[in-house]
Amino acid sequence: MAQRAAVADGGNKKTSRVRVAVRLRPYVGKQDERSEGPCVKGLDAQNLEIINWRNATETVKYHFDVYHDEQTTQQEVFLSSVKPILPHILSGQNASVFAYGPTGAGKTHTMLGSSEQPGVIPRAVREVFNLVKAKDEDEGWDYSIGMSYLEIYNEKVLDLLSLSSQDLPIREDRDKNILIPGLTHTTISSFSEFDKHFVPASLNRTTASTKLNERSSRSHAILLIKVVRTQRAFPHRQQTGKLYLVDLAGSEDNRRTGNRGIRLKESGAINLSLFTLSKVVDSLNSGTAVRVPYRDSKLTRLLQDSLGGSAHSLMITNIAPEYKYYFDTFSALNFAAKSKLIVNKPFTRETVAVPVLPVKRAREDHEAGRSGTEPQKKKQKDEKKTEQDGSSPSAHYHSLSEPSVMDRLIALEKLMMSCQDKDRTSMLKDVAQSRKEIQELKEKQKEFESKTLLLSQLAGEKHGTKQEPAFRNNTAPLQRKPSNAAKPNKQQAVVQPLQVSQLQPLQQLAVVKKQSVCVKRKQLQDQVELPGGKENIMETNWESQLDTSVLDQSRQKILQVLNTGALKELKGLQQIGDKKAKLILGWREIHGHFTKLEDLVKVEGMSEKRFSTFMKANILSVMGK
Ligand SMILES: Nc1ncnc2c1ncn2[C@@H]1O[C@H](COP(=O)(O)OP(=O)(O)OP(=O)(O)O)[C@@H](O)[C@H]1O
Repeated sequence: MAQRAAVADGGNKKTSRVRVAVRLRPYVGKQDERSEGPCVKGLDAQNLEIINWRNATETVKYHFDVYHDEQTTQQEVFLSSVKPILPHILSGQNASVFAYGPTGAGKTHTMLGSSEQPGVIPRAVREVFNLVKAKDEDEGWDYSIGMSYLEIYNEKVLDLLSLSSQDLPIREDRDKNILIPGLTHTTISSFSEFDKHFVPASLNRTTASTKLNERSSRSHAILLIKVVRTQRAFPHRQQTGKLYLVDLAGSEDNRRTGNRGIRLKESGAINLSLFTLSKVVDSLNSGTAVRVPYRDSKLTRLLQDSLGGSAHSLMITNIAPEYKYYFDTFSALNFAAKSKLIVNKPFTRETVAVPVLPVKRAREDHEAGRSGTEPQKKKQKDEKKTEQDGSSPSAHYHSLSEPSVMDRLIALEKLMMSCQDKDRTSMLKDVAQSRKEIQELKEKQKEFESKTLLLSQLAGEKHGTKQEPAFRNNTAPLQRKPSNAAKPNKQQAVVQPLQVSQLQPLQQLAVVKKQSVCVKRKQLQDQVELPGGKENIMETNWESQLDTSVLDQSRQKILQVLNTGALKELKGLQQIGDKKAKLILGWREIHGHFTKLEDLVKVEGMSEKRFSTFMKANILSVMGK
C-alpha cells in the first residue's frame, strides 16, 4: 500500500509573464457605423493606437505580445497565442486562457466560436488529446483527462455539468490548490466524449439579450481540463496539470445596454467582479501590496492561480471597432496593458507514492477495520466523481498522525524537497529585512522625538516660561513627514465603461508639463542638499529618505519603461544614451523582460555603481514629474 506525498518542484521556478493578445472584431453593425472607420488603428503585429480623448490631435500607442486585426481567423488566434502554452499541462503545470473585454466585442466568439468557426475551447481540447496521443508509450507514464465546467452568476458558483447543484464553495488546500468541493469532474477519453458533455452544458450558461448583444453572456464561464499523468514504475510520480479556459462576462455600461431589473442586478455583479479583477491586477503590479484582494470576488478567487500565481496565462482582450465602444475600448486596452506586467511562477505539481510501514498498516486495519480497502474502492469510482477537500494528495498526507510514519515522511520529504529550505531561507531573509526596516524607522522616530523636545525647550526658553509649549500637542509623533515630491497618478480600475481610466499610458507620462517637473525636482533637491551644496543624503541610503509608496510607484514606472519602451523611450531615461538603450533592447530580445530593476546590472557595461547612479537620477526624475 502507498500513500501520496506532495513534492516541491525543485529547480523549476522560472517566472512567466502573463501574455496579452488583443483581438479586434470586424464590424457586425450598421453600414453608417462602418463608414466612420474603426476607433483603433493597428500599426503592426504587436502595436496599435487609439485617439487620445484628452487631446484629439494625439494618439495613444500600445504594445502587446500579439495584435490580431479584424481579419485574423480563429485558427490563427489559436496557433499563435494558445497552442504554445498547452504542452505545459501534460507535465503538471497550470495554464489558463481568458477572454476579457466589453460586452459584444467577441469574447464568446473567440473562446467558443461556432461549428463553422470553432474557437479556442474546442481547438485547445482537441490539441490536448493530440498531445497525449503523441506521447511515447516507452516514457512510462499513463495519462487521464477530465473536465469540469462552471459559471459564476451573480457571485454564485454553479456547476454547468449538474444542473441540480447549488452555489458551490471555493476552498484552498494546504498546497495552495484552489478546490471546489462538490463540483462535477468527469473523465473523458476522446474529443467526441468531451463534446457530448460540453455542448449541452454550454446551453445551460446564463445568457440574455441586451441592446448591445442579442446573446449576451451574463456570467463568467470557466471550463477546467485536468490532465493527470502517473508514472507506471515506482515511486509512481503523479503530476496534475490544469487548463482553465475562461469566457468572462462583458464589462457593462448600463446606459447603453438598456439594462433594468434583473439585468441591472446581474450587471452589478459582473462589474463588481471585473472591478475586483482590476484591483488584483493593480496590487500585483504595485509589487508592494500586503494583501492581493483575490478573496473579494469569486472570479478572482478562482483565477488566483492564473494571475500572479503558478500558471502560464494568456489574456485575449477583445475590442470592437465602432466608435460607440470608444471608452470601453480605451479602458480594456489600459487594463490589458496593466496585465502585461504581471509575472507568474509556473511550477510542477507532483506527488509520489510513499510506502507505508507494514506495522502501521496492520494496526490501521485492526483499529478501523474498514479503511484498508478504501483506496481501491475510490479508484474504481474514477469515472464520475466530485472534487473533495479530502481527495487531494496533501489531505492524505496530513491525515497521517502516526509518529513513525510521520518521521519517515519527514525524512523522505527532506530528501525530496531540498528546495523548500531555499524558500525558508528567502523567507527568513525577508523577515530580517523587515526587522531591519522597522529598527531604522524606530531610530528615525526617536531622532524626531528628540528634535521635537529640543524645539519645545527652545520655544519655552524664548517665551521665558517652563510651561509645555502649545505646538508640542499639535505634533503627532508618528506623522509622516509630508513629501514635496508630486504624488504620482494613482492607477485606478478601468473596467467600467465610461469611467475614464486614470492610468496614464507611458507616452502620456512623457507629455507632463515640463515647468512643474523642474519646480518639483528643485524642491526635492532643496530638501536633500545642505547649505554648502553638499549632498545630505548618503549615496547608499538615499532611498530610505523617500516615501516608500512613492518610491515603489517610481520604480514600477522605470521598470515598465525598461520592459516595454522602444529606443526613444529608453533614451528618455536618465543616464541612458543611444548605445546603452540599444544594449537594453538587445538584452530584452535574448532574455525577455526585466523581472526587477536590479536585473539591469546584467546588461553589458552596467556596473553596480552605474546602476545606483541610474536609479537615483531616474527616481528623482520620475518623482519630479
Ligand atoms: N472575429 C469575429 N468575426 C466574426 N464575427 C464576430 C467576431 N467576433 C465577434 N463576432 C460576432 O459579434 C457578435 C458579438 O460577439 P460575442 O457574443 O462573442 O461578444 P461577447 O464579447 O462574448 O459579448 P458578451 O460579453 O455580451 O457575451 C456575435 O454575433 C459574434 O458572432
